[in-house]
This record gives sequence, structure tokens and C-alpha cells, in this order.
Amino acid sequence: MEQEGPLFILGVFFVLGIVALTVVAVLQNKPLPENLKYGIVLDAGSSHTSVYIYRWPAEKENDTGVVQQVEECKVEGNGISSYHEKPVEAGLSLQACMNKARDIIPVSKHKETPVYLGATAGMRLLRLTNSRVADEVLASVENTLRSSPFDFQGARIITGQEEGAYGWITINYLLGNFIHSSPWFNIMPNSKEGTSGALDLGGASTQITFVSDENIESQDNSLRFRLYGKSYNVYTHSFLCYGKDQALRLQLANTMTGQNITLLDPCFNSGYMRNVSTADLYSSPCVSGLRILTAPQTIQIQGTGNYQLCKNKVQTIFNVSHCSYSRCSFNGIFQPGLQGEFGAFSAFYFVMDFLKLTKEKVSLDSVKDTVERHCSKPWAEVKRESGRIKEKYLSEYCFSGVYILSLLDLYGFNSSSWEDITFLGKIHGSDAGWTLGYMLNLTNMIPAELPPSPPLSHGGYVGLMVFFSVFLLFILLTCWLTFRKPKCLQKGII
Ligand SMILES: Nc1nc2c(ncn2[C@@H]2O[C@H](COP(=O)(O)OP(=O)(O)OP(=O)(O)O)[C@@H](O)[C@H]2O)c(=O)[nH]1
Ligand SMILES: [Ca+2]
Repeated sequence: MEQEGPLFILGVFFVLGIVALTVVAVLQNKPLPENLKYGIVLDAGSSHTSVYIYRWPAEKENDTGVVQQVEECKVEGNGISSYHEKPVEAGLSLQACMNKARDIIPVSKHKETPVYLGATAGMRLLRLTNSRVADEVLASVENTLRSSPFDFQGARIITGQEEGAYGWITINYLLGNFIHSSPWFNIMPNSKEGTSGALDLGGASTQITFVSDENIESQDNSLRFRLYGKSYNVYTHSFLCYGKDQALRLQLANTMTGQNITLLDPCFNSGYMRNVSTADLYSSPCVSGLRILTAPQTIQIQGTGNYQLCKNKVQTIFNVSHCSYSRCSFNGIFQPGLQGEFGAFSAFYFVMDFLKLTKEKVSLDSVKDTVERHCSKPWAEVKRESGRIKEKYLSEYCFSGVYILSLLDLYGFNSSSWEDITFLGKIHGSDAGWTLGYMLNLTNMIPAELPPSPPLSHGGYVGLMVFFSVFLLFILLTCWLTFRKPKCLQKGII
């Protein structure tokens, strides 16, 4: 017993020491309380404006996939370019969504929350028609945003190139492709390699963006990025006037005749009718060159619902007769061969989703069959089946389906590469679109090089500390029991 006393005390101190060490290590290294940051981006598109609110933990700013969309507020009414006759009202239209942002973002964060507005093809077209009015519309939205409690960072018309690039950055960031593509992750088995191309179909323009190994023959279509320690050679093109609304105008303008008040149109379901003012039709710079001076003031479109005739009509809006490069998509625009997987969003998704073609991979032939069947349905039946959908959207699915198939065909998608396209609405809760990429870039949240990171996560570190402490305790206990055993046996205790 005289020998056990000091040993027991020593053991107790040892155990206490290990416990204290573990507690100190865990407390000292416990993660700081999460400091959330917010950012707001307004997507002022040709057909409508959406206000996106993003949130991310400040400590993880440079990780990939940490920014989350917490809200999309759709602004009532049409896009800001539709306010060309009353520019002051463009800013007022944003007020309700900005009030919503004020409610969602904690007051303590308002002053540090950046707000960006990017306008796309609708405003590009308005600037072509009347640059002074376009400036007035921008000044009006700027006024509203400046008077919000947030940190206003600018309202501008982004270029088609930026729109393509930021859409590509958004989807690859959300899909986690940048870190997977880094050299460090590529050595891991089963890691998904490469990036996904981006296909965006808006109302007034459409973008195609993808990584290419080929020589990009026209400088305007070439982008070079260095992201998370890897370089990317990216092809991008934005076709102004080839968004789905402007493409429909082009298609109508191409078949207008001098006198006829009615226009039979195979791209609308039979039994559907719509009146179109020719002044409105020709107000777009996309079709102003096609104006027929003798056209009546109003024409009535009457649908005949014929897929094949619609396809022939849609094809008239693409020019495939000239190309001064080794390969073109259409209208003399260079495009290298398609490469890799593609994510298709905006109207590509809206239309395919309506036709129930997004959930699983469907062959190109089945997609054509589905569009053909939809086009041949009488309007009354279409309405009966999906009456709750806005009439503008519902009436245009036949045209849009045919248009999407024609556009993707000209990009070079065939029966086998069709399988590489995924139609995307949201990715992990965030909308696919250019806005997130725009904010990531302007807030410097995407580093050129891989940020240094500790070899162990906090959880891993604490786990290891606890494991080794328990292990040491176990060794100590075993030694102690082994050392005591003869004595215990001697005394007949054990
Ligand atoms: N079916 C359907 N169509 C929609 C929906 N939202 C928008 N659209 C239409 O789809 C087309 C593309 O919409 P967006 O992607 O919002 O286009 P945008 O951003 O306004 O236009 P851009 O400035 O060219 O990018 C337009 O013709 C819209 O009218 C929807 O929820 N369902
Ligand atoms: Ca858009």
C-alpha cells in the first residue's frame, strides 16, 4: 500500500492532465460563431427582373459551393427595358422586392451587403434603339437601389460575353467542378473530372459557353480563366436577337406579307389566335430591317399546329450560308466542336420541364416525338390539360420546343451528344444563371490559386485529440492494472 499511494496520485494527475489537455485543445480550437454575409444581385432580363439574395459563412469565403441562394424575388411586370416610355417607373418597379430583401437580411448586415444590378439583352437592344433612354432607365433603377439601406455597387448593362462566362462559372461552382478539377482532387479515385458547358436561353439572347481544347479562331469568343489553381480555355458566344421572344418575332417577321391580316402559323396549336400590332413587332432592332411598309396595323396569328412546317419556318431565321472560319454554328459565328457535358437552363429548362423531359435522360428522337405531339394538340386540349399556366407561356411551348431543337442542332448536338445535356433549374437550391458567378467575381470570392487549408478539419482535429487521449488513458490503465495484479492476487482481492 505504501508503494501504491504515490503511484495512484501520479496516475490521477496523469489522467487529469490528459483531460485538461483535451479540454483546452477542444475549447481553443472550437469554431468561431458563424459570421454570415449576404449579397444581392438583380438580374434585369429582357422579359423580367429577379432579385436574388445570397448568403455564405464569412470564414469559408474562398471555399467552393458555400454561397447559397436564400431568396428569389420576381419583380412584378415586365423587364426594365419595357419602361422606355416612362423610365422613372423602372426604378419604382423594384421597390417591393427590395423591401423583401430588407426583411430577410438582418438589419445589422444591411450596410455591408453589396447590391449589384446587371441588365442583359433587353437593355442591349434598347441601347441600340435609343441610348439616351437606356441611360435614363439605368439612372432610375440606380436611384431606387441607392436609396436602399444596402451597399449599392452599380447598375450596368453586362456584355453577352460576361453573361456567358458568369453562367458557366455559376453552374460549375454549384456543381463543385472547380475543386474536383484541381490537380489535388484529380489524384483521388472516382473524382468527377472536368467542367460542364453552359447553355442559357433568355428572352432576347442566348449564350453557349464551354471549355475547348481546340484553337479558338476568333478573339471575341475566347476567354481564359485561372480558378482554384487551374487554367481554363473557354469558348463563349452570345447571340443577340436569338432569345426565344426575339426569335419568335424574327420568325413572324419573315413570313409577313404585304396585305394579309391573318397569318397562318404552324408554330402555334390549332385553334389558337393572337393579335399582334405590327408597330410593336417592328419596334425591336432585331426585326426592324425586315419591316414591310404595306403591312396592316394589326395582324391575327392563327395556329395550325404542324411540327414539320414549324421547323421549316424556324430554320429561316438562321443564316448558315457563310462561314469564314474552319467551323461555324450559324450567322458566320465561329464555334469549335462541342466538348464535355452541358447544363442547359432558363428557357431551355422551362420548356423541357413543361414537356416532362428533364427528370431522366431522354433520347433526341423521343424529344422530337414529344414536341411533335405537343404541336399537333388542339389549343383547347392544351388549355384543358394545363390551364393554370400563363397563356403567353402555354401558347409558345410548340414554337419554343421546335426552336430549341433547331438551335441545339446548329450548335452541333446530335443523337449521341444530346445525352450530354442536363436541363437544370436549380442546383443545390440555387438557380442556374449568370447572377451568382457575377457576384462571386465582383466580391473576389473565387481565388486564382487554391487557398492553403489546414491538413485537418476542425472535426477531424478534435476527433484525433479525443482518440489519442482515450488511447493514452487505456495504456495507463492497463499498465496500472498489470503493475497492481500480483499485489491484488497476494491479498486475494482479485
Ligand atoms: N414557360 C415559362 N417560361 C418562362 C418562365 N419564366 C420566364 N419564361 C420565359 O422564358 C424566356 C426566357 O426567360 P428568362 O430566362 O427570364 O429571360 P430574360 O432573362 O428575361 O431574358 P434575357 O435578357 O435575354 O436573358 C422568356 O421568353 C420568358 O418569357 C416560366 O416560369 N415558365
Ligand atoms: Ca437571362
